[in-house]
Amino acid sequence: MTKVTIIGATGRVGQYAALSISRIPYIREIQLYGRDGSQSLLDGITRDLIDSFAATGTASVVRWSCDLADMKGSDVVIITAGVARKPNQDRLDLAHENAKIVADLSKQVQMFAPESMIMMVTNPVDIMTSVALRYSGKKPHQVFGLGTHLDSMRLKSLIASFFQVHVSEVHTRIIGEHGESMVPLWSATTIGGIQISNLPSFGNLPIDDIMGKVRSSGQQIIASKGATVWGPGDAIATIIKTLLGNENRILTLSAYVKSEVHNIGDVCIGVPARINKDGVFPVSIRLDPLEVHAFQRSVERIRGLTNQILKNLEQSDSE
Ligand SMILES: NC(=O)c1ccc[n+]([C@@H]2O[C@H](COP(=O)([O-])OP(=O)(O)OC[C@H]3O[C@@H](n4cnc5c(N)ncnc54)[C@H](O)[C@@H]3O)[C@@H](O)[C@H]2O)c1
Ligand SMILES: O=C(O)C[C@H](O)C(=O)O
Repeated sequence: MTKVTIIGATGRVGQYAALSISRIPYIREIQLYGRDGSQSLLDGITRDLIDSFAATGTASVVRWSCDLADMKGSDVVIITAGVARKPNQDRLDLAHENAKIVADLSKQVQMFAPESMIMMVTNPVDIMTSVALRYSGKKPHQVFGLGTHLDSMRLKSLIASFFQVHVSEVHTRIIGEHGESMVPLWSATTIGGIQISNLPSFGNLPIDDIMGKVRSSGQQIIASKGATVWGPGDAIATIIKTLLGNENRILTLSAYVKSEVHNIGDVCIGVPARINKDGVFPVSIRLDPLEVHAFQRSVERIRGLTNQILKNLEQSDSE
């Protein structure tokens, strides 16, 4: 029996993630959690999902609850709860408010679902992954965040469009912060298995323009439609499928990195990680010197901000 709980299920990303996850054949139970007062909305979301299951022949069972104890027995608890940014806000502006929400929820996940893994979606996702790791007391491979997986997918799509190839022909990754200091790995980018810099048209690729689009993608979508929903929702489902299907794929997630990337780390940040039923395990990699430098800057920025947020939480815990 494979059970996934979504905390934040009445939100935009939580709702769509539930639908997308329900399409994974071996997911048997989806538990939707919403705060007290959201009973009617949760009931409506559940009924709508059941209609969708009937239309598609999906076998999953979906339940809702306002009692966190009902996450008991979950294999993974996905946290999408918290505030989302408004146009012209940075994801980091949400850190203080969301850290309190995530710290409290993470303690409860450990209380009610001690065996489960935690997948963090709430922004700023790298910092929230560290908060969840600290406050749940789980092991590093059991707590991970959506990280730069979505950014990597955005880059993949733009490269595929430039070279006019199917997205499946493009392999690429972005590591580091899910935010301004993200680092594209051109050294790890291939098209049809060929290193991108070995393609004659690589010289024409408008790298700055493309990376500008990737960095501002979330902001642009929020400004025009209020929230990013389908991109993150399907990215969440890909990761859940990889994890619970024991696929051993290597995706770029926010995970606690110790020293796997050029001895840089001691923080949760986007890195390539092997994903299987036991959890998420960063892989040891070697990068180009410029990429190492950029990753180091990104790690230092996120480590500094993470430590500040953890210190603030400790202070409010002791008050
Ligand atoms: N990492 C990513 O790539 C990514 C992508 C999209 C959204 N996000 C983040 O996910 C979060 C949710 O985004 P959204 O658009 O669904 O927002 P939303 O406002 O639509 O939903 C927020 C959800 O959080 C719940 N919530 C708020 N405060 C809570 C609390 N104190 N306790 C429990 N639940 C609480 C709400 O009830 C609601 O269900 C935001 O932080 C957003 O930035 C991250
Ligand atoms: O940009 C946001 O605030 C939402 C999310 O992190 C995204 O990149 O889509």
